[in-house]
Amino acid sequence: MEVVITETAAKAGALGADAITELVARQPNAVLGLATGSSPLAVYDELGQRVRAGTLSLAATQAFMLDEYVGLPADHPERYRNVIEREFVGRVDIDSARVHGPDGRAADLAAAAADYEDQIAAAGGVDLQILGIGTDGHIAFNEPGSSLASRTRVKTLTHQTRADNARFFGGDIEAVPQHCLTQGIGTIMNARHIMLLASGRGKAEAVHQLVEGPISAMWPGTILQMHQHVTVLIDTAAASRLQLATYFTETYTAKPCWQGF
Ligand SMILES: N[C@@H]1[C@@H](O)[C@H](O)[C@@H](COP(=O)(O)O)O[C@@H]1O
Repeated sequence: MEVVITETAAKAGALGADAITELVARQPNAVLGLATGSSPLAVYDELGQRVRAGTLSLAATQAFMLDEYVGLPADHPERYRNVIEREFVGRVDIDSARVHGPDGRAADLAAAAADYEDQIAAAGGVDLQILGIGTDGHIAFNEPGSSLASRTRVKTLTHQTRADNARFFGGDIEAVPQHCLTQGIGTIMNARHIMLLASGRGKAEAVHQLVEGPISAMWPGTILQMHQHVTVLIDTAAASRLQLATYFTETYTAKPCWQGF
């Protein structure tokens, strides 16, 4: 696990965009994994700037979303499909049809989950997965207690996650759906490179557990310690509880330029 501590979330976002730019340069048809939430926005913003400047094209890539609320109307602005259309598709040059997500409006959610696993496998798997982390350590919508080997399925959101996400629903926790379809932890672990972003003091405990805690379903993100290629991009506030912060900074400062992402 490589941990990079930056002064600002914007700087972390630029590094995230560098990793994607580097990947797409050697593999224009790369498969990207997209997260929602505020953490990846700096990456999407930076990617948009590069596409507009003509230094990057994502037109040949495909993308798979991590998760989706169950039951939101098709045109609801907080439906993750619509969030990704707005925050990612709307900023870069990828065709909407090349972006896939789990169908949270399907009549048969279990079948939709299995179908989504098949779609990811048929695309050859995810090359680079962008991830955020919840304050309770969830990744995608895999809440504490999730099987560390899980695949895409229906989950029930915790009160904490619904309270955290209420800010996107006019502050009304009751407006936040109780259920979601989410890639499982096993699904996420199949991605070849995982890049997790977090910022702010509110994420400091989750980041501490993620990087330094024991692997446990109580902090689902901790399973990433078992992945061979993880990059954690965090600002100083999110890094404030890391015992190894100084070491991570020294390591990054001394990183050989040939090492890449
Ligand atoms: N399902 C998403 C997660 O994928 C995201 O990582 C988390 C943190 O969001 P934020 O980045 O806004 O803090 O929120 C949601 O619950």
